[in-house]
Amino acid sequence: MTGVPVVVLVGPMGVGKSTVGRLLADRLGVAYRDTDDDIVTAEGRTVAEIFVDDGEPAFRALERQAVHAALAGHDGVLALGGGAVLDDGTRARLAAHRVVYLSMDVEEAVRRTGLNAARPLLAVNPRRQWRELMEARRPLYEEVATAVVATDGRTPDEVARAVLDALELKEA
Ligand SMILES: Nc1ncnc2c1ncn2[C@@H]1O[C@H](COP(=O)(O)OP(=O)(O)OP(=O)(O)O)[C@@H](O)[C@H]1O
Ligand SMILES: O=C(O)C1=C[C@@H](O)[C@@H](O)[C@H](O)C1
Ligand SMILES: [Mg+2]
Repeated sequence: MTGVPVVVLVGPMGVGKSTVGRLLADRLGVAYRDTDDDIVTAEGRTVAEIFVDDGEPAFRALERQAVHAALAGHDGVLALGGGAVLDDGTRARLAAHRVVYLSMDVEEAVRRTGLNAARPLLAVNPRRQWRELMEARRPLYEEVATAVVATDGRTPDEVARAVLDALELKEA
């Protein structure tokens, strides 16, 4: 499949990119794709296994390639991994796309993700790690965003509706 994504979702782990992304794809009548899934499929390993076996820089290199490929080869809804915006080249590429930053506050983040071994960046002291992570990343998410949609206190359906409204997109 070629073309550009109808919308690219960015935001931290657990903010609802996959949940909302699938709802949006359904409503728009397009396919859903997730760069974390692309990496896991290509590598035959989980994200956590790649972090443990090869380290975060190796994961980021795989992620840069996966994001590049998906931005050029997918015309549905695309969700990026939570840390994809750390890469300068990825942020530059995103300038040409319709990007929605799904946001949430730290308490909501801790509630949604909890202590989850599948999320290697939150393995110890999740609340503190969340605060630090968001202080570092919020400006990067905001830099690439065409629109920011807060997810706190909203159901996934309500978030999907807010994304469509923010982008003035119509359901299929
Ligand atoms: N608006 C919402 N309100 C409450 N819970 C939500 C909402 N959106 C998603 N969730 C829940 O939060 C958890 C994480 O959601 P999801 O997997 O969609 O996030 P994600 O952004 O794709 O995470 P990751 O970056 O790890 O892929 C799931 O249990 C999901 O059901
Ligand atoms: O925020 C992050 O740095 C990450 C988010 C996930 O989507 C995965 O890409 C991985 O767990 C790293
Ligand atoms: Mg996801």
